[in-house]
Amino acid sequence: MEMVSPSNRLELLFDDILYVGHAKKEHLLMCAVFEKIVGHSDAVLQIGELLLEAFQSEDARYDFVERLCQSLPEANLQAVEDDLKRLSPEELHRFALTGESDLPVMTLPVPNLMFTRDLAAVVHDRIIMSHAATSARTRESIIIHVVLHHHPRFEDVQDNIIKLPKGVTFEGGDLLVASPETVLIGHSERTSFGAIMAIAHELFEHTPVEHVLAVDLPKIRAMMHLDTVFTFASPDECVVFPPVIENDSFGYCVHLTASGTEGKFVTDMRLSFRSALEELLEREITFVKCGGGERLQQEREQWTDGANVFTVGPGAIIGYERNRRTFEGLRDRGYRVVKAESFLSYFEDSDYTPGAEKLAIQLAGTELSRGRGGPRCMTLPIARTTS
Ligand SMILES: NC(=[NH2+])NCCC[C@H](N)C(=O)O
Repeated sequence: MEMVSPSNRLELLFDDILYVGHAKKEHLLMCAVFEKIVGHSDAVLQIGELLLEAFQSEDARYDFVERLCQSLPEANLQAVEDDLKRLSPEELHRFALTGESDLPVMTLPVPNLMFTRDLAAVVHDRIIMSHAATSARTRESIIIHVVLHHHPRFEDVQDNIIKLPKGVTFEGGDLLVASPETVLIGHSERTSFGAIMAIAHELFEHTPVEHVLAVDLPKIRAMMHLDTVFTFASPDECVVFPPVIENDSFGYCVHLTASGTEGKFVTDMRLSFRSALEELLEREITFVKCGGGERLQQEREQWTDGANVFTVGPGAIIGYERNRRTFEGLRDRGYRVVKAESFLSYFEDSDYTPGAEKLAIQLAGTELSRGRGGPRCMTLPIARTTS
């Protein structure tokens, strides 16, 4: 992230230059909250470390270099393909993350790797790998490929990895698991309709998922994924950006179900996302408004990821503190609002019991929030249990 500059920031999908030291501290604080809530120190894995561990295998390094050379032919990395293959695990790791090495070739860094959510999506026992929509994030799709295929931790899931067909694009921030049978996918700036169909096909075939709701989003940067305008706080509460999510109109929400005939879906055009969701989940859902009741504040808080909360455990969600009105809405729903630091010091000498009360944890995140991603974007749950 230290390599994002005023001249390359747009290409790297950053609106601003972050104060990296502070961003790191904020990230560490967020991870400490996750560990406390989950209750063990192995709860949080760091993608950079997983990659370095995977690179201990020569096969992994070769696979990475070959895919990299094929995926970005314009970078002309083929010229140094053999040299790249000879780099040590540490040197290749540095090159993978920063684009720098001692070789006479340079490529862009991958500062968006902190938004691990977009690298893949886990639904039941399947892992859908991303097909990044932009060249700034293409290398991240290769990184997750290498980690999943070569890291010993993922040895047992090889047959469960879903690879999407060529030509479609998909980023994990667009997929939300609403229930064991229902998955929501944004048709966004980053995820193509072809990807939604391919994912629906795979899920219907291999998992208990029976319904996919495709949600059409404005194809704009501020709402690049579904989780920028809609996230679950609990099974019956969501934080939503009303102008987009409560905009009932024709073609905005398409319900896909399997037809029983290979290659065919039953589609059902829904005018209201809320009613489609409530019908599928068989319960009423409360929509907590990101930014409160006023349009201007809704837009301001959506821009700083007010609608992007992450549910760490039953009843415990985390979001950026600056989205004050969003937190007020959560307080009205019975959440106790507490700062991340206070949460950690309160539970310093005792265990946290999930579900004892509804907690909305505030992460200052003044630097992180300038990267256009919130706590949900910065996580990638790799296993789920239903409660
Ligand atoms: N799941 C998300 N909403 N991710 C946010 C990603 C932000 C990142 N800067 C990008 O533009 O790609």
